[in-house]
Amino acid sequence: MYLGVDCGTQGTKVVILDQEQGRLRGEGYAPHELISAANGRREQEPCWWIDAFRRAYHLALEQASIDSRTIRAIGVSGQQHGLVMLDARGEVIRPAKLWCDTETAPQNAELLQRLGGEAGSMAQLGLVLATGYTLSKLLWLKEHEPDNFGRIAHILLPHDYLNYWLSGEIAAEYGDASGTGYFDIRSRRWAPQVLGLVDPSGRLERVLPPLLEAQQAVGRVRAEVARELGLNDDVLVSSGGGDNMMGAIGTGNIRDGVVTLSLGTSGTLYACSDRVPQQLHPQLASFCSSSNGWLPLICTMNLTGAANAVREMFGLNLAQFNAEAVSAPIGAGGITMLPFLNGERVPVLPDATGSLLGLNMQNLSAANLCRAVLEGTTFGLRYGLDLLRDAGIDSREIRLIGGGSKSTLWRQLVADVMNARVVCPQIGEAAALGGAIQAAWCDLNRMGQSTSLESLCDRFVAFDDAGAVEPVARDVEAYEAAYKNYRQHLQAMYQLS
Ligand SMILES: Nc1ncnc2c1ncn2[C@@H]1O[C@H](COP(=O)(O)OP(=O)(O)O)[C@@H](O)[C@H]1O
Ligand SMILES: O=C(CO)[C@@H](O)[C@H](O)COP(=O)(O)O
Repeated sequence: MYLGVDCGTQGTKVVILDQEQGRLRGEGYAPHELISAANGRREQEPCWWIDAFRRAYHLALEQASIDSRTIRAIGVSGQQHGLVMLDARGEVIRPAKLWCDTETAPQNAELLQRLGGEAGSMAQLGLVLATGYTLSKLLWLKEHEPDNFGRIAHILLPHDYLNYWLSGEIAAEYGDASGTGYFDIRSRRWAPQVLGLVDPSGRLERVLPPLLEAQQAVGRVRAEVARELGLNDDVLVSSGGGDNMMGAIGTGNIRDGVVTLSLGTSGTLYACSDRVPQQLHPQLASFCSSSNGWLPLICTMNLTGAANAVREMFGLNLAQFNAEAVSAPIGAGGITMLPFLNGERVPVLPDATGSLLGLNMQNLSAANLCRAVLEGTTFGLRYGLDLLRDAGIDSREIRLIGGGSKSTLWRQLVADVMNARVVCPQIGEAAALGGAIQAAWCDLNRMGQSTSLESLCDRFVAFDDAGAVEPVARDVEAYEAAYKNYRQHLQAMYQLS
């Protein structure tokens, strides 16, 4: 048995994969809180992730009804970019600033300038620094909390922190490290000179964790963890990775020519590549994958979070919200929502706020607003998909994952707005499944059974063909008109053509 863990923004999921039977035996979920402020602050206490992991683990174990000592390895996936700071005793210094923290937008702008703008950033890192990446959080800390900054002895990403709690080992791996902004995606090495732009003393270079390859293990579970979770003490903790990197594994996106779209707290779109991406649009992030390749990606910060905000404003549950949105016409009666409730990464609008446009006495209804938020957030992803398409990536079929993919309406909306066939994996928790597959990869190779990641993905990743959604020509046209309105509003308000 292999345990896959995905520490997302809204909650942690755990899956138990039965390698012999080729199926999931149990799944568990526990939510997280979020520290959020109007100035863009988005933080979480790392101990909340551990508590959620514990609860989700016990739920999964109960459902699986297995002996926990049959679990051989654990693979952890985590929300990218978050900054976890440990002191010299290995204690967490303060809450982690997250991928969606836009309070740090001024520090990102400052660092981009110090790097020499987009061209300088591309030259030093192989990607363009964006608000949300880890680097700007370090400068923010130095400026706002110098005492805490002075106490930093280790800097980790969320999944590295879970690995540390599980194994006691401090390490990072290429996939998630590539989203820090202090890592060169081409050489797969830290970029210490970039950290020097935050603190020229060279101190930050010394607090970087060592880097692992995707198939390497961080170590074994700590004795205390093994006792608490009822595990054998030789259970391996694989390198893990960022949730998008692990979502790629969990959707079989480890070969050129596959596109995955995730409707989570963030919206992401990515396609793996076995070559260093060349001359991509600056908004396409050339992250590394956790399958020893690259994973050009676009990310929008406002997705299910924005949909939940509208839903909660009307006091609706998910089923009621979906029913309202379904009852409204395509184009939401002429209402366009620019859903930048928390700034935005793609398009690059970290300081933007949300807008509702085209309201009149006839169209102002709960149903139209519910639809407008689904359309507006999906149009943001279409903006990103066009960048991927311009880079020559074939996206006639999209593998759809994330909480929003459970909505029939949203699946069809994605198919129609992107004019692509949409397929959903049979195992919906793709990032957690990716973690379990990576754990199996690492463990089977430890046992001398040379096993490729490809063969494991072929075995465990399957799609629900009966549930595939095709674009409907008439609706594609209607959404195209609504998307045109969205682009015109973007142009008028932000001069974005
Ligand atoms: N049936 C559904 N219809 C619409 N949205 C849904 C449905 N089920 C879940 N969601 C959305 O998915 C969100 C959680 O997505 P998830 O991918 O788990 O987020 P994260 O990984 O960022 O924590 C929920 O808050 C909710 O908005
Ligand atoms: O910042 C990014 C990708 O660059 C986000 O995709 C985070 O990794 C958060 O993921 P979810 O919580 O939406 O799964």
